[in-house]
Amino acid sequence: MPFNTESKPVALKDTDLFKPLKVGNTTVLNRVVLPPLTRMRAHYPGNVPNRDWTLEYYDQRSKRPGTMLITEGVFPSAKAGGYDNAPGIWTEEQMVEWKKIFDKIHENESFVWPQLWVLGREADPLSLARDGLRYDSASDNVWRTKEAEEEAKKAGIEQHGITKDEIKQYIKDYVQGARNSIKCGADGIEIHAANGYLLNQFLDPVSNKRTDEYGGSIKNRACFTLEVVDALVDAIGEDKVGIRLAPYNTNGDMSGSWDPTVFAHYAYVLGKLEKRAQAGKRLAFVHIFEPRVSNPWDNEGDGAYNGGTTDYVYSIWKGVVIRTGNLAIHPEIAKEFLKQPNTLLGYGRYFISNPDLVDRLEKGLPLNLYDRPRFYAMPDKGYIDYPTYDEAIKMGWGEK
Ligand SMILES: C=C(C)c1ccc(C)c(O)c1
Repeated sequence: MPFNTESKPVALKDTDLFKPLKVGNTTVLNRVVLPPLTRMRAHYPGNVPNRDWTLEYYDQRSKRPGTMLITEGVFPSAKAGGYDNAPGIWTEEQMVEWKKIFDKIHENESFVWPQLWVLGREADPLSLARDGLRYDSASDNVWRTKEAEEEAKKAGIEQHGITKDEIKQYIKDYVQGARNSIKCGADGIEIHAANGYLLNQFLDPVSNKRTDEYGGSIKNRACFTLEVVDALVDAIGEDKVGIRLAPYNTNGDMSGSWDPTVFAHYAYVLGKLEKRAQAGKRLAFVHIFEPRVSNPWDNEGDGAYNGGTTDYVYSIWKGVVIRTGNLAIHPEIAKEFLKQPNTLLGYGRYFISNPDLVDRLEKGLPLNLYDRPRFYAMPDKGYIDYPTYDEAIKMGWGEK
């Protein structure tokens, strides 16, 4: 894959992107973050991180000392999952592989935060039915799409609005996942409350039709997410807990910008997180998906929502903010974001194709294009074979 020639690289070495920042118990030496990037290369059965390639993949992207990596989504339990080739962190077999990976990242003097991911109605109903697991969400049979309904019914599985006891069991799963992550050496964890997965399904009125204390109002729809936050803070400490939110997300058929009342949910959650912070329990970070990427499935530049921003986050949350969304080819926006204090920048797709992205952003070097069809495919091609800049030049990339 050649270099991206559409956007002119800009050296960011003189910006705050290369100033240290305290994040929980860590101090990053640059503010570039590898955000959660699902790659679908875990072994099935077992949801075990790929023993042949995944250590290399994270080693390559943590070489620059002091870099923060958030892992791809990991399931804290079997019922949290429903994708055969995504990894978990609930069995000994999975934890053995993660410990090797986390040790390697620390050997490179970088930091690692697994993302705890519960799919809900985003799961593959066929996998769940095969494994005798429920197809869970906030409400019974509030289907993402007609096709999803047909797919589930063909698999003979109904979509189940989880009970209050089942909510409490999921909270225990998150706690166990967090404890396992710390046991494997992680610096903390990120709660995935974005992109249409279970916690987002509770937050969003389009999927949450409950009439109990977990539905029917902004406060009630935020309750599950905040209970997970509190349980994890109790279990591993606030400085080891971060959370990802995507106010404009449409992935998983969430409201995104369709419903103007949806943003109030995020202002409410942020406000409750800030009140907890002011009471002495400040989370390590809040990670925000920018409206420039309203759906991660969209191709670069497609699907941008230009009718709003996430700047309001700073009016409410006074802690560390990670902002992710199509920044690699918009250095001018990155520089604008960096004017806000306590801000780190997540670079997703171009960190896939540039293992040495931090160096390239510092120096303003051209970026390897990425091979999108291989984002979520099994082979090692398009995973650990992207060259560093020096390797690419030796291979003749960039020559006219
Ligand atoms: C929409 C996509 C591709 C996606 C995949 C996995 C995760 C954890 C996510 O947040 C988003």
